[in-house]
Amino acid sequence: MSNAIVVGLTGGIGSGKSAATDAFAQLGIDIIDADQVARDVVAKGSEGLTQIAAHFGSNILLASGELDRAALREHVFQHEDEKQWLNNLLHPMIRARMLALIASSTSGYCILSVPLLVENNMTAMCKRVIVVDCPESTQMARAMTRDGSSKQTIANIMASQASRETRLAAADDVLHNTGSLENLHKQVSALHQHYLEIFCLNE
Ligand SMILES: CC(C)(COP(=O)(O)OP(=O)(O)OC[C@H]1O[C@@H](n2cnc3c(N)ncnc32)[C@H](O)[C@@H]1O)[C@@H](O)C(=O)NCCC(=O)NCCS
Ligand SMILES: Nc1ncnc2c1ncn2[C@@H]1O[C@H](COP(=O)(O)OP(=O)(O)OP(=O)(O)O)[C@@H](O)[C@H]1O
Repeated sequence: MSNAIVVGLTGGIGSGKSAATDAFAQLGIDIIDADQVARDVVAKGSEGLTQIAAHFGSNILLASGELDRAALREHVFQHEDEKQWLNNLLHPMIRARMLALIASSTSGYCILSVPLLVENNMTAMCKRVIVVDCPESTQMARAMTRDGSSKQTIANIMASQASRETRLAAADDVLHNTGSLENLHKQVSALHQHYLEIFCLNE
């Protein structure tokens, strides 16, 4: 088991988790990103992708043989039982790979970025929990611009995640992502200094 100090980071879809983790990465902190790990476990040739193709049919694959993520997103967030099936398949795989990545982290502390950190009871493994927060209307606007998904699909994704209130109740630290990206970076730098102090780390 690793001695890494784990700082959990979460936030709803489009809240700015990646923007925040980019800022921590620039400060030399190792980032373990559940969304990235979720892509790795369904890479071409993986056990995860084989099972998905067997369950949903080969129509869920692109001509290249890779997963058609947009098609799967539209499908699972319209069909609750299919989303549950996918979660049951992928979440144990994602969790195992994240634990291995934590064990190999070499920075003073590492950031574990997980959209469903609160929902999946992963806060217990974290020394601190950061919530990236903004109003739901801002999440919706950012997610729609970025993903090109329908408003209904984004609304379904948001409905399948913890409410803003529930997530904030689990926070030790909050990054308020309502201003500019520069402002977010300033908040991250201040939090990083705070962590170096409370975790007794030398830079
Ligand atoms: C359905 C998939 C293929 C859609 O892929 P796509 O590239 O469009 O989205 P991406 O993976 O980048 O996720 C975007 C955001 O959607 C939200 N989201 C994704 N999966 C879920 C889920 N199962 N439940 C709730 N929200 C989710 C998160 O906020 C995430 O940051 C993909 O999200 C997936 O495989 N999801 C199941 C695995 C999972 O739960 N991932 C979340 C991290 S644990
Ligand atoms: N403060 C900000 N000002 C302007 N745009 C921002 C800000 N924060 C994030 N964005 C933009 O909003 C979009 C969503 O941000 P980001 O990808 O960081 O969110 P996320 O929480 O990682 O989302 P997801 O859960 O969907 O993976 C991105 O296109 C990003 O560039």
